[in-house]
Amino acid sequence: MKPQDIIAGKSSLWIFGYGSLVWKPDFKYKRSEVGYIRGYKRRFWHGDNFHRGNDESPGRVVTLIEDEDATTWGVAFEVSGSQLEDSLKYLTVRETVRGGYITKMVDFFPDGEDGSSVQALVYIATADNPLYLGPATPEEIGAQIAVCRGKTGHNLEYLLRLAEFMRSSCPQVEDHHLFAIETAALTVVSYLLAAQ
Ligand SMILES: N[C@@H](CCC(=O)N[C@@H](CS)C(=O)NCC(=O)O)C(=O)O
Repeated sequence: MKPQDIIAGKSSLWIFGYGSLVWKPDFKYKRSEVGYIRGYKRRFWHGDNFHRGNDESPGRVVTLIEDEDATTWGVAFEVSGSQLEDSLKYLTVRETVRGGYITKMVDFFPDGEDGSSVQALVYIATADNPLYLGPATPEEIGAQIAVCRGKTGHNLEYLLRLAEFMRSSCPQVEDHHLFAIETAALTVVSYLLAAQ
């Protein structure tokens, strides 16, 4: 969907973040809510040759994989007025042009509400994306993250800030995939530091 199609006729829009957006939205918004979406699991299966890696050593960042039994927790940001066009213009470059993500609309369930939901825009990298890396073990993913860096910073920062968000804002959620990769990456970092 093109940004102009997304905002057509809308005075406000919710944007759901589940990766770097949860800790670094970098666009102006009216309010934010921690919550979840259903039918997707978060996986470090997308490559990144700009923000957290390069062409020779692509980093690993998250995307969403369809799984009807899964939920993914993150943060939704409501943008309104001029924030609508500004945020989408910014995210088109950050997410789509540089990250290869496409946009979809999903139902977002704010935490603690009565089970009600709102429609939210989400950026997803699909398997047909040239940057898509696909499944790997937590040890393989952790080792890749431990040594990659790109124009925005180290891939390890991307991982640790997401893990920190989940522990502080979603303590009730046990994200085995995320925390296994965090453990693996920190193990590699400790070996590298010990070998110095
Ligand atoms: N679309 C996901 C993932 C977003 C994401 O991590 N995108 C990368 C692009 S490859 C990014 O913005 N990276 C910025 C950074 O690493 O600081 C989200 O909603 O948070």
